[in-house]
Amino acid sequence: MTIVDQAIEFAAYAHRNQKRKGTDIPYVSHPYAVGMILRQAGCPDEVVAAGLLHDTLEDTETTAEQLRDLFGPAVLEIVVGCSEPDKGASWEERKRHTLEELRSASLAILQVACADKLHNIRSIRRDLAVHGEQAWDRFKRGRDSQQWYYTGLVESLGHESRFALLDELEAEVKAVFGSPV
Ligand SMILES: Nc1nc2c(ncn2[C@@H]2O[C@H](COP(=O)(O)OP(=O)(O)O)[C@@H](OP(=O)(O)OP(=O)(O)O)[C@H]2O)c(=O)[nH]1
Repeated sequence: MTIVDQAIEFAAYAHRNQKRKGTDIPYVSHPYAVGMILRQAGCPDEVVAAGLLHDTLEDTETTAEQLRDLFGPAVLEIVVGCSEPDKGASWEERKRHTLEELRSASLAILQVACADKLHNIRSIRRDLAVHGEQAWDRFKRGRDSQQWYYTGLVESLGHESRFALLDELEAEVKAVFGSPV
């Protein structure tokens, strides 16, 4: 079994009781989509596995030790780099922290974070087409704050160099919010 196969099973079990926000869709559809985006972008197995596991530390009972033992330190480092550490902080503080951390992150972390946000913004675009502006209601902050966050993500993810997934994210952000403010 490769680490990608292992990560598929681990993520399915870890997220087994969770749904996507405001829907009945099993949560694991998101990490699976992130893994597929990374695979299609030609990323190596460790990065694809980290994409599949990227929300396990933040959103499930999974520990860092488990990830290190099963998937190795490189995968753990990427997952840690994609996790919000302080659950108690405000939305603004958490997102500002994410934007800051990404400014000095490794390419592997940038790729996983970018695939994550790319799948989320694609979901938002589809939901806006179906439900109109009330698609924002499920989130803790509305359109303006989300625009600030996604615009900041494109900037932070591109801190060092451009990569193909970032161009896709930028195009989606423009499609949802219009040109930069
Ligand atoms: N677009 C979308 N997002 C969903 C859905 N279900 C869950 N999410 C998660 O919701 C988060 C955005 O929701 P908010 O209310 O703004 O913020 P919060 O959960 O982080 O407090 C995203 O986190 P994030 O910080 O942007 O990324 P992540 O690193 O937590 O994945 C995303 O992971 C969904 O159906 N569509």
